[in-house]
Amino acid sequence: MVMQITIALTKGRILKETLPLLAAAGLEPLEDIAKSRKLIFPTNQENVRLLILRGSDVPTYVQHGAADMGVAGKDNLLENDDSNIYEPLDLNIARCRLMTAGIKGAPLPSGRIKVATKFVQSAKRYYAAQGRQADIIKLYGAMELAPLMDLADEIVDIVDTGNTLKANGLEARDKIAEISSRLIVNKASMKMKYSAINALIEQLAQAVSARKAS
Ligand SMILES: Nc1ncnc2c1ncn2[C@@H]1O[C@H](COP(=O)(O)OP(=O)(O)OP(=O)(O)O)[C@@H](O)[C@H]1O
Ligand SMILES: O=P(O)(O)OC[C@H]1O[C@H](OP(=O)(O)OP(=O)(O)O)[C@H](O)[C@@H]1O
Repeated sequence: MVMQITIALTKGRILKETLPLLAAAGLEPLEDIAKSRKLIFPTNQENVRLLILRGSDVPTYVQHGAADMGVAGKDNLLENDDSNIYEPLDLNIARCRLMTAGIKGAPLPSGRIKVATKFVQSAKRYYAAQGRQADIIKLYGAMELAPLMDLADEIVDIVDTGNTLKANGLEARDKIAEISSRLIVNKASMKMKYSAINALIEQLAQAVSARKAS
C-alpha cells in the first residue's frame, strides 16, 4: 500500500529557498505555488503532497501529526513543544541569528527589565539563564520599534545583516542561537512510513550537500 506523505512548508522567504532543494531531491509541486491561493499542493510524486503554512504553525502541524514532515526555522522550533518531533536535517537555508538588542549605548536597568519579542520561550530561557528578572511583552513583528517607544528595555529578534537594527539606532548585544531552516519529522510518522520518509531525508541531505559544494 502506498503511504501518503504530507510535508508542511513555511511560506515567504523560506519557501523560495526550499523549493529548489525539493526539486534537487526530485520533488516538485504540480503547479506554481506563488500564483495560487490553494494551501494543499500535489507533487510529481503521487504519494507526496505539500501544505503551505506560516512558519510559526509548521511545528504545530508536525507535533500533532497533521503533517508527517515540515520545514521551519529553528527560531520557531524553539518556541514550540517538540516532544513528538525529530530534526534529522539542517537545510542550511534562511541562516540568521536570534539575538538580544537595545538602543545603542543605553545601559540596562539594574533590576527587572522589560523585553519585547515574538520569541517568548527563547527569551524566557535566555534571561532565566542570565539570572535576570525579565517581564516579557509579546509582539508579532517590528520588534525594533519597542525600545524606541519605551515599551521595552531590550528585544529578542532575528538578526541577519544588522541593517534593521542600525537603521533604527539599535545595537545587537548577545547571541541566543544560530538559526537556519530545519527538516522536521513526526516521530510516529517516522515509524509508520519509515522507508518513504527516510528516502526523502536522504535525497534532501544529498541536495543540501550539493548546494554547499556549489
Ligand atoms: N532577515 C532574515 N534573514 C534570514 N532569515 C530570516 C530573516 N528573518 C527571518 N528569517 C528566517 O525566516 C523565517 C521566516 O521569516 P519571515 O520573515 O519570512 O516570516 P515571519 O514573519 O518571521 O513568520 P511569521 O509570519 O510566522 O511571523 C524565520 O522563522 C527565520 O527562521
Ligand atoms: O538584520 P537584518 O538583515 O536587518 O534582518 C533582520 C530583520 O529581518 C526580519 O524582518 P523581515 O522584514 O525580513 O521579516 P518580518 O516579516 O519577520 O519582519 C526580522 O524580523 C528582522 O527585522
